[in-house]
Amino acid sequence: MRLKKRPTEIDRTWLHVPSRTLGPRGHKDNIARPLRKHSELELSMIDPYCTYLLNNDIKAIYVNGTTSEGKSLTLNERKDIVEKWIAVSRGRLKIVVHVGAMNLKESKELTSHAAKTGADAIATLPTLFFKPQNLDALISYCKSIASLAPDLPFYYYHLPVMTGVELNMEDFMKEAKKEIPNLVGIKFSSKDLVDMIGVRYAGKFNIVYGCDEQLLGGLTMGAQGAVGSLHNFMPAVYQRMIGDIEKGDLESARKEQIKGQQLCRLMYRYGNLLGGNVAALKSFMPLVGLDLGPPREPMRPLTETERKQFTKEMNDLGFYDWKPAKL
Ligand SMILES: CC(=O)N[C@H](C=O)[C@@H](O)[C@H](O)[C@H](O)CO
Ligand SMILES: CC(=O)C(=O)O
Repeated sequence: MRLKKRPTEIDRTWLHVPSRTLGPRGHKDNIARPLRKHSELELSMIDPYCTYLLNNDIKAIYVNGTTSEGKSLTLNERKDIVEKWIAVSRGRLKIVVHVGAMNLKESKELTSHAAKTGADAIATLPTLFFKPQNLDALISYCKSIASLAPDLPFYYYHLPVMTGVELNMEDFMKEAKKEIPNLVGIKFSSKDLVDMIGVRYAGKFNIVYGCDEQLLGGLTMGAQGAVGSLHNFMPAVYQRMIGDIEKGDLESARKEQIKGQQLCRLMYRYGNLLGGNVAALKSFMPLVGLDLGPPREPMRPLTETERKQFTKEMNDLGFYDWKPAKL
């Protein structure tokens, strides 16, 4: 089923999950990019990937973001991926397309393409080289993109650990909303929950939280949904955690959350070896039955020796006893 693409409707019926009903409805995922061994796209892998996500009650996906290695892809590759996901998911997953690029011209092209192809929402990072030094610069940049797809909900992608853009998001959202009517929310991937709760009360914004290792904190401080790498291979853990919060059982929620933290530590360690956490994530995916291939350079895949060691460490952690996903 395809929702009418009006920002307010999407905001109400799709991602905005009232705090009492936090649950799988508010659960988003992001997408590891399927690549062949030689690092070329393998679009046919999107079919089983989509089935896997649907089987695991994922409601929406974030395409061409961090985990997708969107920044390592060409414009045409990014378009091909969007088209394929829209075709394969047939409205069963909401498709949020990240259109941030190294230049505004390409971001605009990706925005028009997403709108024309039938995406459900768009999102962008800030500029990455000539970074915005103040709110006005960021607002005017976002407006140039969002105004090209005025009927699509627009999200700002706040990821200061990667972008180095640390502006205050409460002020940004408040001011930006005056200029950008289709700004409906933010993908908040910062650990600054004080800023995030400010956003929650700055307007009717949909906040999806992106720091998987502290999603529990994010949800209790005002996020209505989750979007992050780890949902790819441990969706059930996070769904149980969300269920526990709904029931008010915080001790059980914390026990699920610590699994996320343990896995992140492993991911960071292997990520350091491989040139990025995303490379480690892609090495995890075969463990849940989905081999999405190697990362693209400058990251590298695990060697055979590393893979053995890593699999042992996952076993030692008790990963399979966690029932991480419906396999
Ligand atoms: C920088 C980065 O990749 N952030 C991801 C998304 O926002 C997260 O899902 C992290 O991978 C995760 O929280 C572990 O740090
Ligand atoms: C981490 C995340 O949500 C992304 O891939 O952009």
